[in-house]
Amino acid sequence: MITFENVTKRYAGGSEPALRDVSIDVGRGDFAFLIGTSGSGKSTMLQLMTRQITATEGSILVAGRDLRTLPNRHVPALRRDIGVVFQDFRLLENKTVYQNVAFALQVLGIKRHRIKQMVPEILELVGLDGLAKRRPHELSGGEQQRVAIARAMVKKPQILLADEPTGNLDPDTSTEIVKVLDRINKAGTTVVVATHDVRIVDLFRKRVIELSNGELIRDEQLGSYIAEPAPQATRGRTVD
Ligand SMILES: Nc1ncnc2c1ncn2[C@@H]1O[C@H](COP(=O)(O)OP(=O)(O)OP(=O)(O)O)[C@@H](O)[C@H]1O
Repeated sequence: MITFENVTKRYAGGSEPALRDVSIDVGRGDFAFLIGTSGSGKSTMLQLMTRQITATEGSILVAGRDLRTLPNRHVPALRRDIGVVFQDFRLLENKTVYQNVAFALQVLGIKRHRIKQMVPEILELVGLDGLAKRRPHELSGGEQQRVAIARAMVKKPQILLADEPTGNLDPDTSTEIVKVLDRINKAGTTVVVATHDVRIVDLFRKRVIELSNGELIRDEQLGSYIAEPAPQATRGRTVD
């Protein structure tokens, strides 16, 4: 679903590349945590996936499209296949929960009667039924993040990208939000979560893709935040 082949990204004016020769393959239905210290290249990877920026070298395939050759006029269709969630929720403050989610469908040109069917379904999926008439300032942080997830998912994208989705939330609320992402993943959506949150990575034990200074240093199934040391050869013992 998402393939990077020997991808290098150099920003104009940057002396070192933000990403260096990175190759990964995230399959349909995968759930991956993308980790690494600040500045290691996580946001750069997410922005490459949505074609907000382009690679300097290497190839990127997302949902069957080669982003190197994708014409600009096809970028909106690519982005319809990708939902994105951020740390700071980015909700429309003067709109209700319902309107925030409905707006994402209006801009896609979906008819009002379809929107009326789709919005309650998605609000139920993320556990927000009953709060449709509230505005963002009348919600907790966790509820606001659920609205952001609903807005990202209402167009039924194949991929959901989350950039530090629990960064503003307390531990219990963070767990609840990752449970929502996990549920969405189990229903078939490919999920990539860039995070510094050690606790959720260790709690959910998913695939861990780790960057350091723009280089891929680990890609491990059922990983923890800190790489476990490789088993050591037992010294001083002979094998019969
Ligand atoms: N628009 C830009 N122009 C120049 N350099 C940039 C730009 N965006 C990011 N960088 C640099 O690229 C490197 C990777 O940054 P990136 O934002 O991808 O890291 P990150 O892992 O997401 O960090 P954080 O966890 O702090 O969000 C950093 O050295 C950063 O300074």
